[in-house]
Amino acid sequence: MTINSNGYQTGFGNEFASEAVAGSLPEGRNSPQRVAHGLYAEQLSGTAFTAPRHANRRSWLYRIRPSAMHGAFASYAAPRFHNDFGDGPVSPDQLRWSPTPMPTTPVDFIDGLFTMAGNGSPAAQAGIGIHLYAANRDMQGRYFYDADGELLIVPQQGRLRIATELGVIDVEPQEIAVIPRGVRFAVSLPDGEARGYVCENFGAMLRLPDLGPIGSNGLANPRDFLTPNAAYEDIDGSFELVAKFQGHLWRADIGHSPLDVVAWHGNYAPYKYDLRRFNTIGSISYDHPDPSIFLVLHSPSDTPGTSNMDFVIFPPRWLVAQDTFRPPWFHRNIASEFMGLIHGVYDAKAEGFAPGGASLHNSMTGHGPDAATFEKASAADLAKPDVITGTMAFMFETRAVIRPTQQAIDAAHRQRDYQACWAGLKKHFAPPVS
Ligand SMILES: O=C(O)Cc1cc(O)ccc1O
Ligand SMILES: [Fe+2]
Repeated sequence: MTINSNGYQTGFGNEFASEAVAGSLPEGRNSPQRVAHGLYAEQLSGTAFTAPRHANRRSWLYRIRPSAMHGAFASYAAPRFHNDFGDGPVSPDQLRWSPTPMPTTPVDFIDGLFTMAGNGSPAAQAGIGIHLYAANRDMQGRYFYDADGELLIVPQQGRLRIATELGVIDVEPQEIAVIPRGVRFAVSLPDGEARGYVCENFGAMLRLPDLGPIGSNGLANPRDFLTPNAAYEDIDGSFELVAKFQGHLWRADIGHSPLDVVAWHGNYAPYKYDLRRFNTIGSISYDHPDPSIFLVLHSPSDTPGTSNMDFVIFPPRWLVAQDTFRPPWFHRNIASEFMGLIHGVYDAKAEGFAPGGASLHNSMTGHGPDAATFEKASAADLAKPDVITGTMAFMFETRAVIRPTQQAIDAAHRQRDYQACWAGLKKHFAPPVS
């Protein structure tokens, strides 16, 4: 890979503009008769042409060759990365997995994706795919795009260099990257290997939540989102373009790098965000609040207040609530919850939920603190504030049931004894004797 980062522009969903070669961006129009420096103009639309202005996303790309230039697509066998979530019975069991093992043979980011679960479908434009990646090789001479959804990438171990058509994003664990639907990119691994989580969002594009009574600042602040400046490579060769289209992978020959966008402007672009910048808000009186207070980004559904997907984090924070069981409570929710741990310990699970691992608690399935956590928190001295440090857990929460794939159920690293973590909860009931 010859392409280097060219820095970032700040803000969420702004009208950005960037050129890697001065004078490449047309002035006062998008598609002049002849673009400067012999570039081609191309529009990339992420929303319907007629979407309301506040929701309308598109960018104009000024590139060396149009994106139409590549060979015919043929099926690319990728048995582990797909959207086959099944339509048969799905168990309501609580499920948990140990960290995904690192590959023992050379595997790049695309071949390293392993589909864990999901709901909805690309065809329905609703739902999500949940994938874990474990890779130890740069994408060499090949490029990928996902026509089925935008990709929310959550690194857990190892940095990623994501070279996209619109510029280069460098991310490390505790940062996230979002690649819009259709944007072509290649991933390289500066640390030699990497592991993490991917939420493939088939629904409405991720956006920042409204803040309601919180006010005009807080949670993830827009100025902390970074979108790359234009950066391009001008190379010819025998390369491969891999596409995800309607749940399956396709490949085509391409005679040049598609990362050849010299300048672009618009509001449809990849971005990164450092989760350590999240302004965490919590209870300073009593009770543990609903986890919606930890919402970073969400994909709305057609029902107000009911998301297609919420991306929620559990960052370091102070716990000060009085006369309160401070960790997450026991609960059953209409929503379904897939959780991952980037590092540290999660405050509801004393053990078993390891960094790189995952858990799934589906709609109305009971869950909550394990027995050890319950005993400890019930006896904690509430006169003292508690500080949770050195941790970052997250949740992909969806309105629809999350269906684990057969390969996730069969995986050797699934913890078949997960439910035992609640078995030690003692019966404490002692009614007054009358
Ligand atoms: O199940 C979980 O651990 C996630 C979660 C955390 C919390 O603080 C409240 C509710 C909830 O589902
Ligand atoms: Fe939960």
